[in-house]
Amino acid sequence: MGDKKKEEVDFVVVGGGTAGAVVAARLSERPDFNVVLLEAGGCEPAFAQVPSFYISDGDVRRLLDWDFKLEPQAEACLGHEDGVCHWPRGKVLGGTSTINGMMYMRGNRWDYDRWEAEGLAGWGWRHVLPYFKKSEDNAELGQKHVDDEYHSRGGYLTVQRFPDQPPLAWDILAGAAELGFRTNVDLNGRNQTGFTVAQANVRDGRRLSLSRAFLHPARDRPNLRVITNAMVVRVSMDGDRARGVVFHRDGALHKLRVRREVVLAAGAIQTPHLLLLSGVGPRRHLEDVGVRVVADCPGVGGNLQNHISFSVDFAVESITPGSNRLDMPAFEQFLSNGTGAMASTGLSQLTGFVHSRFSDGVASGLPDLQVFFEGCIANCSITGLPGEPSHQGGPMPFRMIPVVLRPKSRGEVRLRSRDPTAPPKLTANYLQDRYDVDLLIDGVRFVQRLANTSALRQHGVALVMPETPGGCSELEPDSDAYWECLIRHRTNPENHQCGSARMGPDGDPGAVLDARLQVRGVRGLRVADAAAIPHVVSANLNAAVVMVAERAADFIKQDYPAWGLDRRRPTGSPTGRGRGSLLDSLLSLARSTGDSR
Ligand SMILES: Cc1cc2nc3c(=O)[nH]c(=O)nc-3n(C[C@H](O)[C@H](O)[C@H](O)COP(=O)(O)OP(=O)(O)OC[C@H]3O[C@@H](n4cnc5c(N)ncnc54)[C@H](O)[C@@H]3O)c2cc1C
Repeated sequence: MGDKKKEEVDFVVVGGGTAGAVVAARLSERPDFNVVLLEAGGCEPAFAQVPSFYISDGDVRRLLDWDFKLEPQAEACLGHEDGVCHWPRGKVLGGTSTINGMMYMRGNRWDYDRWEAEGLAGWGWRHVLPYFKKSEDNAELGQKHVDDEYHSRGGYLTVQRFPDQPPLAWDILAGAAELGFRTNVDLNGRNQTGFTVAQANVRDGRRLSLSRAFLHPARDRPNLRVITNAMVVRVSMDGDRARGVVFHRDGALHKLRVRREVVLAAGAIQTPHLLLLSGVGPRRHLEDVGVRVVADCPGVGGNLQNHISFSVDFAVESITPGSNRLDMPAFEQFLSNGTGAMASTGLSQLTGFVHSRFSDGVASGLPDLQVFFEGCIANCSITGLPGEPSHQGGPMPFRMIPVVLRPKSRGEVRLRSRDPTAPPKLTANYLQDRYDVDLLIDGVRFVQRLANTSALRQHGVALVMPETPGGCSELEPDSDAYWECLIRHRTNPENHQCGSARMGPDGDPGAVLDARLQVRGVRGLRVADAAAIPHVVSANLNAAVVMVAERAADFIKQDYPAWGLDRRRPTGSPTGRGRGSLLDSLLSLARSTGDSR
């Protein structure tokens, strides 16, 4: 960071995760842009590329994990240590895409059409589909499980199936077919209902984090600098204009000024956290913690959403524990050609979308439950389950996990204090809405039906009744009340947090961003990550975040066209004014030459 002049750049992107990698790479495609990406974590270690290690939720993943803790709550997470649920988030280049399950899912067209119907012009399914396609390099076009109309080749992000599936995955699909579901189909295509081995962000059998996908090809560009271990502590403001960032690195504070914009891509927890620390948020809250108010923006940190799920334990008699064990042959196979059990997430690559009795029915095309699976994964566990259960013999355990796709509970991100190193105060309010509980109970009933199909019964698949914590043991086993009690004790937050600095139309008091992702009431500040998403989509979130980031980069490129003229204009605009159309550029030229005709 040499002399003062050198410290000024066009754009600073805060956070090198899913969104930040995309935005920095796309902006630096423009040689006239000078871009710095600041990431709090370090570089991506080689082991993160091994697909079967992803769920080693113990020590391996924690090295790269912010590991946020939620506030205890009265109605959920009751059986967790101290009543506290955890949210893993990647603290590494690639962010959460470096520790996630890699599943490539986009959600339902209805999700995006709802955004548009609520006033977000330009965010309907027909508008966002080209952006999903833009980033995609689908290696399996033309195959049965890929509907070509919805996919494309040539983007930075390889999308394909893992090269290895445990046999039980195909048995589960056979069970789903017995229940009348379409199987082995594209659930990102025309129809979302059904079960399939999902495509994933994987290349040559290795995880393709967004950093590897987008930043690696851009690393030799002279106009892009990526600085790791750089923890941004606030956006520096000059009145209502974002002027740069202050970050912590190597034991010292540094300042970086921007000529154009600061782009926040620190994720659904830390983007609102940074906004609050920078004085953008609900006035009352900021005053309570002693932060000077720059913009009274009531929506910052609110509307925090996440999927909620519950793991139901099963065991399969015909598979012996240890059959998916990480052994030398598996290791050699992975190293030599990127195949085998290590190039796979076991049953986690399987998913399905179903309609509960609360949904509008199959004809609606809008499933309300997703089903995840867990087990048969080659890592250091004998059983292939995370956390290495003590189980050493007998039938092999695995899990089926119903997920509420559009939960009603909303949480929030708040400051504990104005100390930027203090973790934010996170409230999830899980299971406060009856709908979320009822849907999960219905999901438990669904997976019981799935386990009871002849395709699975023939392998000796059976429900394992869990140990009953708290007062659950007094309830009649397998009754709805019994499952509700377990759901409240063994609450399983998913990992799709979003909405905490959401977009919204003019006049919407909770809207933090306009439809071009600019922070309302502040100039030169945009959000490009999961925080911007107004409603959690009906599937895993990563692909939707990539799409949002692609759009953010395009908005910025449009706002600063490469005419060489706009450098003279004041940068950024709170409501999309000065959008950088050809007309704007010509007017700007006319003004600068004194010709106002
Ligand atoms: C265990 C797990 C499994 C998942 N599985 C899937 C899956 O299979 N499929 C799917 O679609 N989605 C999955 N997800 C969700 C998906 O990965 C996330 O929704 C997505 O990565 C979020 O992207 P983001 O850019 O918003 O945030 P992130 O990717 O989390 O990026 C934020 C980045 O900002 C950095 N940062 C934060 N604060 C600062 C600061 N102050 N200064 C500098 N840098 C900062 C962070 O270190 C991080 O690198 C999973 C998530 C988890 C945790």
